[in-house]
Amino acid sequence: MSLAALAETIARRKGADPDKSWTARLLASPEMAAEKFGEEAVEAIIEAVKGDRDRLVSEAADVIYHLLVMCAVNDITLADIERELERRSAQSGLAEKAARDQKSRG
Ligand SMILES: N=c1c2ncn([C@@H]3O[C@H](COP(=O)(O)OP(=O)(O)OP(=O)(O)O)[C@@H](O)[C@H]3O)c2ncn1[C@@H]1O[C@H](COP(=O)(O)O)[C@@H](O)[C@H]1O
Repeated sequence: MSLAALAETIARRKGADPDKSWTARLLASPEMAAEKFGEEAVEAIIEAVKGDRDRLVSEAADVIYHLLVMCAVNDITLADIERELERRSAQSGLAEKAARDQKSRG
C-alpha cells in the first residue's frame, strides 16, 4: 500500500466508530495517538539495534502508520509533509544544519 493510499484511509476514518476501527479510536484521542507513536518508535529503535531486518520492517510500518495518524489528529496531511520535504530538497542536510547553527550563534 502506498503512503498516499494509507493517508486517505486514515482521513476516511475521521468520525468512524471507535469500536470498529483502531484508527478512529486513535483519532478520537490526541494523547493516545501521540503515545502510540512514541511506543512504536521505541520498538523500531530496539529492532534496529538488534539488527532484526524483518522485525524492523514491521515496526517501521507501525511507526509510519502511527505518525500519519498523529499528524491527522492535528489536521496535518501527507501533502503538508511532502511540501516540507520538497522545501528541504533544495539543500543538503549538512548545509541546512550549518546555516541553522550559524543563525543560533547570532
Ligand atoms: N497500518 C495499519 C496499522 N498498523 C498497526 N495497526 C494497529 O496498531 C495497533 C497497535 O497496538 P498495540 O500497540 O497493542 O500492538 P503492538 O505494538 O503490535 O503490540 P505489542 O508490541 O504491545 O505486543 C494494533 O491494533 C494494530 O493492528 C494498524 N491499524 C491500521 N492500519 C491501517 O489502517 C487501516 C484501517 O484500519 P482500521 O481503522 O482499524 O479499520 C487498515 O486497513 C490498515 O491499512
